[in-house]
Amino acid sequence: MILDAILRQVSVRRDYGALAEYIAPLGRIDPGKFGIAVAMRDGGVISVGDAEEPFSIQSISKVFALTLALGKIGDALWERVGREPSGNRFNSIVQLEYENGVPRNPFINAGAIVLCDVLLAGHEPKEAIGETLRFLRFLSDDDGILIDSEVAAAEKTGGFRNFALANFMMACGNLLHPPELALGVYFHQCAVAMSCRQLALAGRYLAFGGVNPSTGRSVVSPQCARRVNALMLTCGHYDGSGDFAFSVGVPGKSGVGGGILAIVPDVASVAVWSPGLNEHGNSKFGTAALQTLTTEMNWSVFG
Ligand SMILES: NC(=O)CC[C@H](N)C(=O)O
Repeated sequence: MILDAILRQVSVRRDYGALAEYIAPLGRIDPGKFGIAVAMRDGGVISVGDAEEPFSIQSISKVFALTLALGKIGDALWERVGREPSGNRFNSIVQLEYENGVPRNPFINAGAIVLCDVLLAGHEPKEAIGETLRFLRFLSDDDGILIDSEVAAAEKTGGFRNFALANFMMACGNLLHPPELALGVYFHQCAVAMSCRQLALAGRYLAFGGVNPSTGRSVVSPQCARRVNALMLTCGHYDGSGDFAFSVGVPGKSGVGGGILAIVPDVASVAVWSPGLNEHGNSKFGTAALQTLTTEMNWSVFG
């Protein structure tokens, strides 16, 4: 089977890439970990490797935060966040000043901090975090999904760039709550721990037109799912997004924990985890594994 071949391919390699050491607990993960899970329409999940082991989903959480924020304020979101690739690193500060505190897209850190500010409306920070966690548990049909409090604490201690981004956006009037509250939500959502299996299940509504294929129930409108996929394709891998579209050919969202959620429209939701990152902060072996999978299965959205 193709997943076994992928596992064999990566298990002989040692050029893992770099761990995200700026978040201390992520710097201590075994770089040899590798898992991949494919969730199909019928609810079946095929997986190999460390696919049951929870890892820090980090920026993959931005996909779910975007879905929730669109559900709350709809198109008004686009007055506060753009929809263009940034061409910069995920935590870049320079572009934000040129563009008056309006982040390029919802998947860079600044954009996701705005999403958290939206999710805070009418809520205490704890409730906003709880809402995201409940959404993930509902999507995966798994109440075992938790936040890794050590990772959340490390994000806060070392989050100087994120504080800078949030403070600057506050100065521009693009945050409606104190920066530390929006960041509290942001750090906790990045620190959610999920396995490849849980993540692949959670992504199914994006693969199947906004519907959870197991229950037949609508999660979001088909238009919302289509738009989230479009942003994943164009912006989901920061300034490596063009290369991901070129080599893998499906919408995807990476996180510095080494995970990638990839959506094959009408076919499957795929999650892969390998903690070593390439120069753009995206999982090195995760990208290679997805490239093999989409090529062998003929799953590229580009035909
Ligand atoms: N790309 C990522 O996964 C970055 C998320 C990380 N929590 C940060 O704020 O830097």
